[in-house]
Amino acid sequence: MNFSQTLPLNIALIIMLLPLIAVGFYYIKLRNSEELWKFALEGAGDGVWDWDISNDKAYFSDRYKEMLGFNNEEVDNNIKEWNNRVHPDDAASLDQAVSDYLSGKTEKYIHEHRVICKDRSIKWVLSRGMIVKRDKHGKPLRMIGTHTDITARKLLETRLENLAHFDALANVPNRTLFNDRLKLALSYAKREKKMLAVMFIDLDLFKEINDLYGHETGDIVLKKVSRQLVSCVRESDTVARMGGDEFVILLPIIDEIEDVKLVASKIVEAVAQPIKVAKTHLHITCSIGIAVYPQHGKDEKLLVINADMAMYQAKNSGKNQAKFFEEAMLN
Ligand SMILES: Nc1nc2c(ncn2[C@@H]2O[C@H](COP(=O)(O)OP(=O)(O)OP(=O)(O)O)[C@@H](O)[C@H]2O)c(=O)[nH]1
Repeated sequence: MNFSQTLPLNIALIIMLLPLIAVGFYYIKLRNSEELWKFALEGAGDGVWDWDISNDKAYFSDRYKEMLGFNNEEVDNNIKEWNNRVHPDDAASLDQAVSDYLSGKTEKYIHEHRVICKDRSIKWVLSRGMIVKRDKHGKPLRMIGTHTDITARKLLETRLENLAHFDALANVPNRTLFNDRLKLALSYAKREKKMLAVMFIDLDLFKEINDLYGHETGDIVLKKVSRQLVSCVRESDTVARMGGDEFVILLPIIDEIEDVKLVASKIVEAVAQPIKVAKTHLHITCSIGIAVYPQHGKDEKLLVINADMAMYQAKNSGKNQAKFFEEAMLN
């Protein structure tokens, strides 16, 4: 059916032009340039905020609220309410970034932080903003800005970081992260004149597990041993896998050598517990070498080398035991 044949021409024209007329009205409504930029920013997928600093009122765009799972009517345009949605661990650094910008200490306001959504899930946002109005003394009166959802990028970064620093099989830090943490702990121990300990752990006759039960079973044993090691130490300590059946543990602050002995015996005992894989109970033990800062080495390399050497002495003395490094081991 031909449209113009059934309707008078002027009505048909009006109907066809309706979308354009609607857009025209919309733009008249948006003639105020502020609304235009807000509209443009929203179109780019960012949430927009507009903060009246002097009376702490704030405008948050629909997209901003939607990002956090709220309807337009569900939240007030009140800066305090929105500040409460910032993850507690990021609140201080956000406050700092805003006050540094407002005081002129920094030239730009740009900050990445976590926000808590309506459903209590966490999102990462990139917040950017600028001062758009000052009083005659230069005091900031109004700031506008955007929030961009960067959760996907943050997740990817975390995953890449995990790949670079964690051992995927044992789910503990790898050699690289261990070395970083040892370096940090060592500089603290030097400054504060404290002791720290490095334990080098090697499973005894692990090759037999692989040979008798297969590599997959060997992997399960490594995972379970790793978990056992983690359970024997404090959260502030680091258990890492160096590769193969070798693990290291960093005890970053120790008061007495006796404390290290206790941890080592606990580990020897825990690893010797039977490990259940399918219906079989496997038995494995470990040998541990220990080097303590400052008496057994003053830098991170030497501490690890000496702990390794002490571990070989533990193996040579019958396995399933821990030994502290001694100078005599060098002969
Ligand atoms: N299942 C499994 N095995 C591994 C992995 N990485 C290394 N291995 C094996 O672990 C074994 C390590 O054996 P060694 O430490 O050399 O010797 P051991 O049998 O433990 O004997 P001692 O150290 O002298 O007590 C080797 O057979 C390696 O092939 C891994 O990721 N998974």
